[in-house]
Amino acid sequence: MNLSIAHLGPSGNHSEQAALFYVNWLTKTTREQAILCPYPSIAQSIRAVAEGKVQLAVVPAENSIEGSVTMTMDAMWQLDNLQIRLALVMPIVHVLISCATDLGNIKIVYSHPQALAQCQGWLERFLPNVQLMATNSTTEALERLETDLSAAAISSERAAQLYNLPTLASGINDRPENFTRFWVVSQNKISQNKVSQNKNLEEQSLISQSDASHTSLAFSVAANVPGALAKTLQVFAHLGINLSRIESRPTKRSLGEYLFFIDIEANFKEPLLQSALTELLTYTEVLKIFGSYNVLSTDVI
Ligand SMILES: O=C(O)C(=O)Cc1ccccc1
Repeated sequence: MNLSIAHLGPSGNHSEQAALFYVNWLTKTTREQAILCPYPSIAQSIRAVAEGKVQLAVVPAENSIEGSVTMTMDAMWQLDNLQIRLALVMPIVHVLISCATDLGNIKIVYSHPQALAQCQGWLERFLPNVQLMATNSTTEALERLETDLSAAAISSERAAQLYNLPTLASGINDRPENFTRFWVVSQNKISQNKVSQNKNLEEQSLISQSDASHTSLAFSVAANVPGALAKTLQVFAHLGINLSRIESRPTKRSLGEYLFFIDIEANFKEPLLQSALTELLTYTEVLKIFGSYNVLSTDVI
């Protein structure tokens, strides 16, 4: 049976490109076949996995310039039964697509907020007076460009070709070194990854792949306790465990209360990390472990 893989639509965007890389890699390494299922938002792609409508989702998690993709972090926290299977690191090159004859005729530029942010220097320099309009995806506005000659979209060269639209400027991201990390997300087979104080960590070890290099987790700490975050970080520092990312997000319960997302350079099954997580439980309110996984560069696929 074919695997079904959700991603942000419409067709031609970076998430679909990452999903295609994943499918190629999967077919090469396991001969498994897959079909792609576009969804209108990142959150809906992830929810489709949690609800069992598809087996996997490929979603952007973090960009080297703009940081975490908040919609992905929020959905991973809110839904209970998700696991990261693999991370894919993909270079991102933005182009300006428009049917306008020159830049001077453009009045509005559409794109995903991450793409608008990654090109803000270029936009300020070459299109300082245009309106910037956020869309769910870099490809969402492409269909209206043929009829609106004063509109442009920031998307990819692949999208321009797919929609048969002209590229007015290429490589418009402010930094040439622009990478996005995507996560391949599945259901967590043990169906519960929210670790509460009385849950056994042993149970959690089922979600680890034995050769995986990274582990991701998120936790909340009790509100208004001095040093609460410092204590959690000291657990890793004392055991010499390297963290590769830490991000905070509001809990959305009250102003000034945060969740923390952490990536760790270790496998969940390593005894040292098991000790760290056991200790971490004593300092956290809710701890969610998203599993251990490998990181693949799309250059090698
Ligand atoms: O809209 C897209 O193309 C996406 O896949 C989201 C996104 C936007 C910008 C950089 C990376 C991913």
